[in-house]
Amino acid sequence: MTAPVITTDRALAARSVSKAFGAVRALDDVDIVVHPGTVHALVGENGAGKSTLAKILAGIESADAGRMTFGGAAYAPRDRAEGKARGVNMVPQQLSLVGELSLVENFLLVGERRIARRGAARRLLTETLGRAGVSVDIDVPTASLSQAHRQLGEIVVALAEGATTLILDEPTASLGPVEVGGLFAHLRQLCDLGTAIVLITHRLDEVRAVADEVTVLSHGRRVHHGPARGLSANEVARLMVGELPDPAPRTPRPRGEAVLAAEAVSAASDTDSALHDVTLTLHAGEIVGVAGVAGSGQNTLLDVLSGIRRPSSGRLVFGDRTDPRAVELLRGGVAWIPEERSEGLVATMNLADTLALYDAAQGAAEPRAERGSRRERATTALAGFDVRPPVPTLAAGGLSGGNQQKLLAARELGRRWQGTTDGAPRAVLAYGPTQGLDLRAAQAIRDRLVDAAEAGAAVLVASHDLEEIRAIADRVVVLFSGRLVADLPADEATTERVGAAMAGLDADTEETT
Ligand SMILES: Nc1ncnc2c1ncn2[C@@H]1O[C@H](COP(=O)(O)OP(=O)(O)OP(=O)(O)O)[C@@H](O)[C@H]1O
Repeated sequence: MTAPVITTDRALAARSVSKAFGAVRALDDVDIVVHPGTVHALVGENGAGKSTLAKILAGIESADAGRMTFGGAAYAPRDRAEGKARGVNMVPQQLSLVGELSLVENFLLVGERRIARRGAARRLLTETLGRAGVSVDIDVPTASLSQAHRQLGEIVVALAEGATTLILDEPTASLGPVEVGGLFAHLRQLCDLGTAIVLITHRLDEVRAVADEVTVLSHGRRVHHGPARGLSANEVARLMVGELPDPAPRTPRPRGEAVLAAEAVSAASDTDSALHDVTLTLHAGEIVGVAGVAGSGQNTLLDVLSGIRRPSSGRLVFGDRTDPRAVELLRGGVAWIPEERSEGLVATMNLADTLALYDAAQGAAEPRAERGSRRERATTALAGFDVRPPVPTLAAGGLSGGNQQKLLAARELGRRWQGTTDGAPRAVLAYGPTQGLDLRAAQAIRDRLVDAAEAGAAVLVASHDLEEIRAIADRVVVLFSGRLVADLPADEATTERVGAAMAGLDADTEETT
């Protein structure tokens, strides 16, 4: 890391900022000063107020109280366009690219610089991509790009728009280590050129790897601010979420019967690698981790296993059924946590209705004895998964990103599945189930996944975070370009072996030569 150039002349400062949403006090008298040429990490537990503060800086939300200055002069953007005009741009958690349009077309659509010609837009984007050291296809509809490439594309568009203060709201939540490394290298380059970066993240290693300064929020208040250098991972963790409980102890689980299997499956995808001849059996009581760099076919695999996508050859077997439809899998107790949480949630639907969404699809009437008020049951479920605020009438879109992720987990892992004997899911398919969660919440979800396996579910967890997979998986399989290239018991799934397989190298051959 090069020494940051800290100057105050172009600093973006917010003083005594407060913001409430109804009864929720999202920010309470918060200060932040973002200096050019530095990365300022903004951290804190889910719902602490990070995104709200970021949106106020970018002009997307307005504060109820407080004032902002930019380069010493008053800064009070009335909307996002005014923020952008001052060079302050935010890449939100939920990406805003129009899926039908390419990156070039998206850039033409939002470009505040009024770049009207496709050729000029292409050149600027290509140049920015080159500097970022990433290759993203800028001419295909962005919906056909992987989540990681859409994320990088959105950052590149903001940079090409001329952002000098770039606010990134959890940019790495869905990126793998290689992409994170590339992104950070570019962020440091931008800093050297004087760009100010606000980085919202839950990953402590990132704070230590890339940040110059850290601001910690808790319950809408600033509880710490200072240099990142010298802070230990434990100190940052403690500041963010207090003392962490130990993970639930792992008890050895016998591997049970086959629950769900892809047999010699090939399947196409518009947004991810196609699958080629993939055979994978999920057994009761077992947690299978699926590793792979972004876009290696993990989404296609989850789509096939959840019945959303029909294989072009091969078959899906669920118990005694072959090629079941998605609704049969749902009724049979297959829980599904997709990579992109917006696929599993409806922003305008309230929390109680979100939790009860599957009841109609289950097709079975609720037993009278269990028919409590939907609202009461929702309150209990929300509290059980620590969704904040646990208000059943709130719209899902009003929750912070991490709390939306908890809501999704509450619906999938916390409901009583009516098609199963004891109400527990028979299979759980989860892609990045802890993305966007603070350390405590992430651990709680991992414990829930282990609980599900202990109750007899076949659990599949796909993630770009190898440590996450290694923390809970009994077996690790690796996808590379849509092929299953490794299948290893947990104790043999070393970082070296899994990493080599993720990169398409044959680890066994490497070891013997
Ligand atoms: N549009 C909104 N309507 C109602 N409440 C909101 C809205 N936006 C934010 N909130 C509330 O404000 C609080 C702070 O939310 P914010 O999104 O800023 O948290 P965060 O620190 O970014 O969390 P996360 O890490 O989960 O993304 C939360 O309680 C959230 O529910």
